[in-house]
Amino acid sequence: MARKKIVAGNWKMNMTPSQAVKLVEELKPLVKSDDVDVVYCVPAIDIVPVVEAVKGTNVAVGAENMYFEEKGAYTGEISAEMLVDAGVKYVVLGHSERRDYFKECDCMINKKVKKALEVGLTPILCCGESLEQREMGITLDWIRMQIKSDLAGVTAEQVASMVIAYEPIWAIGTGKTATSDQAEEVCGAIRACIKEVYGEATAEAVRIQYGGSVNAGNAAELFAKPDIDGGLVGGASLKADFGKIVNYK
Ligand SMILES: O=C[C@H](O)COP(=O)(O)O
Repeated sequence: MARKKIVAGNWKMNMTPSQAVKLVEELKPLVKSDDVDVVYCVPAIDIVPVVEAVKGTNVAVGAENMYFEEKGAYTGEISAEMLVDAGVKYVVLGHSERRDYFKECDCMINKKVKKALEVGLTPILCCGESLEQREMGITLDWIRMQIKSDLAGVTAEQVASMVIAYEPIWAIGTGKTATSDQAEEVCGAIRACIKEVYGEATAEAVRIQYGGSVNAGNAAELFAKPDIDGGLVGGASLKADFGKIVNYK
């Protein structure tokens, strides 16, 4: 069965609650699609108003982070249970900004992935190499290692339900997109790695996005590649262009 494309906006630390609702209203007529799953991954404070604002549309809401414990003395953190109760369906985990600025290691990301799956959230698990790693020729080995560590102990059925986002760090927010061939090479390698560990059915089911300077001009070429099932979009998800990315055909 053909995989349905999924285009998710990662708003990062942008949009106050009132700006968020205004953006949702502006994008409403532009992001309608029967062929593509559309997700807005929004800052924690925007979740409640955005869940309300997308009611009755084709858009699902995602969080940009969560903690793996259920509750307790973890000042500033938000649990997976809280997200579910608020109407969230997806959660971005392992984004390079969290790995880099907030020192999240594979071990923590693995715990978050397992917790998200346990409560019925769909993780959008990010992986990607630095420019230095690409230039050293170790991109594929690095990605395989990240995927295997972040998914340790996750079942084949759970992996099949997930989204994996390949995001080369050098392409994030730089305007420097990976070529469609570079992106396809790594997304294909991720699928091959999933096949090796979890089997063919899981590899065929899991959706793999590309992220890194996706825009209205390059989405069609990227999403046409056989192993690229959509995009995780940063900057361009905050403007009308996001509608063009969703309706890239
Ligand atoms: O999660 C999204 C990515 O980090 C890509 O961001 P960008 O589209 O602004 O390059």
